[in-house]
Amino acid sequence: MIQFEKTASIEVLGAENYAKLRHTKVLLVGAGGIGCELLKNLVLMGFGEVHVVDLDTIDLSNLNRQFLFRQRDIRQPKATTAVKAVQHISNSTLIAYQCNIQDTEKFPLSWFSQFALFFNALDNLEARRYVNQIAQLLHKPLIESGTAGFDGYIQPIIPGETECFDCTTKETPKTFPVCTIRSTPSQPVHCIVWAKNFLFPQLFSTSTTASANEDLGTDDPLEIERIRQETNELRELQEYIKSGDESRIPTIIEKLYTHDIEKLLAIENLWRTRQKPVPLGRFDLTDAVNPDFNAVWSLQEQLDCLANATKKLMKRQATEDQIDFDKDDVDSLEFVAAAANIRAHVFHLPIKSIFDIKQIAGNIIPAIATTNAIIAGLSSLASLRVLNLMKGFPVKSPKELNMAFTARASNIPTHRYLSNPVLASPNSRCPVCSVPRGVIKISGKALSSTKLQDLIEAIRQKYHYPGEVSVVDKSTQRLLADIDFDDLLEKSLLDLKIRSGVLLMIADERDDVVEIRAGSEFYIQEDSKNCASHPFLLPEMKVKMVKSEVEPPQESLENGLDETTTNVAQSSDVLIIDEDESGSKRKLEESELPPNKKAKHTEELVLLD
Ligand SMILES: Nc1ncnc2c1ncn2[C@@H]1O[C@H](COP(=O)(O)OP(=O)(O)OP(=O)(O)O)[C@@H](O)[C@H]1O
Ligand SMILES: [Zn+2]
Repeated sequence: MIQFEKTASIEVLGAENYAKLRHTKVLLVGAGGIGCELLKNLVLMGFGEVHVVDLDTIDLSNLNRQFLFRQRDIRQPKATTAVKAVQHISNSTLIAYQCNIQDTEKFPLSWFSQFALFFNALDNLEARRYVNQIAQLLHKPLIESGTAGFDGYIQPIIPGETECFDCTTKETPKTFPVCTIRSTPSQPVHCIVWAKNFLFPQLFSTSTTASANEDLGTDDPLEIERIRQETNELRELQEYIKSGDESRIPTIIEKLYTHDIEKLLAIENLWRTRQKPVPLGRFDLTDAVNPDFNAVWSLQEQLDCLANATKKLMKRQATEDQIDFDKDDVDSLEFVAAAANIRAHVFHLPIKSIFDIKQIAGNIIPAIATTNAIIAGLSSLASLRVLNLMKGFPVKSPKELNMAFTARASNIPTHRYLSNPVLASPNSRCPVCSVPRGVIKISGKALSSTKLQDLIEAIRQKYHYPGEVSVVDKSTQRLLADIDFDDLLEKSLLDLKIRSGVLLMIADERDDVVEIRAGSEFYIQEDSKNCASHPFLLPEMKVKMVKSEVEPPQESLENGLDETTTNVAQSSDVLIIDEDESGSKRKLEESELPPNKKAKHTEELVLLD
């Protein structure tokens, strides 16, 4: 089989390109649905070395589509198991890591530099964004991919040449106002979110924090008071759970579904236009548990299930510090499903089967093995074009490369299942790739001897920043220095926890000029070898002058902005007036702002003392 694949690869690539492929080292992030398929393709194609990173272990629910895994592999690490499973068809060097790709100690920037190409086969925005940033920093190509049901996409990303992952805004998970979840649910999903995101962590997690400034989505003082009181009372219930005393379970149920509902009913404002909930009232519990997760259970069955799941979780608390909701953890699923259904009953909402609740609570869109296989196939084929290894199809410019997406994934009506447009140019307003970025190499010794002031001074001189700049640690959103804040300038980088993996954002602070120096970003990398003669090395890169976002009013009028937009720009500099291709003005969303502006104006900034 290996010999056959080798012959096929040589046929497609030519002997010379095949030899190059045999010396190519690539990184595969994620060994789930797409990752398993992709790994199989990469070894069959003959890549010289493939490093596979996945932080997770195998669940029963993965086996229907992650064909490198078997029943006996459940609870084993995905990356190592996937590598073992393809060993017999592989001539490649395969290295597996059970680790989070965002772990900067395990995977410093220098580790990423060894690869010619990165493949993302991930399931979350955060990790995708992280690898995208690393690719931009190191100028390495990345092939991004994803699927949801029958839909899927691949996007080759060539830094500096084509759109990056963050050039377009991405949909974020749906959120609900706190008051709907806590006081006035009107759909079954509101009860599921209550059980999963509020009740479960309050009872079984030790680290829940209810912020005093949490936006509850209501101005009604009585309702705010009740929500806060309820949170405090739930801490008492957490004590019952910790005590392991099963005789307390009826008290817990009574509090949640009778007493709390009675308190809600006392806030008459809430029920002027809504149907009033009906407190649970008297109930009995039995040990009978319905095993059919596809059935819609009776109220009695829900109560028995809740009590039974609580008992099991109480026992587990004795040995597990904290239990997090996981759709594949049956105890936590039963608890959340029954708790949500009893709340739905009280609020006259439809009851759902445990199976349905698992889909909703686990944010599951059924994964389809064939879609994963198609997308992984396209991703592996695209890699040959990105690396320019296809015999007879030389890629003269990255703009000749294609992405691929299903019609539904793009929202473009077409009668074809797949579309393959060529890659777009980078978005000049992208918060990631429009910002000049580079790596500051610094010796371990210099981290403790260099003051923040020294580093800022060196950056200012090299990239021609004026006197006033702001510096933000983007990894934690900490403001380290700006025009009104110089308390930390004398501290060492070490004291400020500025070490390998930290991303610093620099912004020109002047607001009285038409042109300012563009914002820039610097990744800190400890590197004692290259910094033997200097404490640190700043990257060679150009930071251009750009139009100031806060223009003096006169200038704006001269540039043809109408009065209304100019006023908006003056009153709040979070808004930027910009021209799109048609010449019309538009307001940028916060998520589109360049990171320097975003950080300056965000309320999440933490001042260090
Ligand atoms: N930060 C990360 N570092 C390493 N691996 C990651 C990271 N984030 C996600 N992953 C891995 O990416 C893979 C994505 O695969 P997939 O979308 O098939 O999800 P899954 O967890 O296997 O399936 P499901 O979510 O349906 O149970 C998972 O195996 C997950 O563990
Ligand atoms: Zn971009």
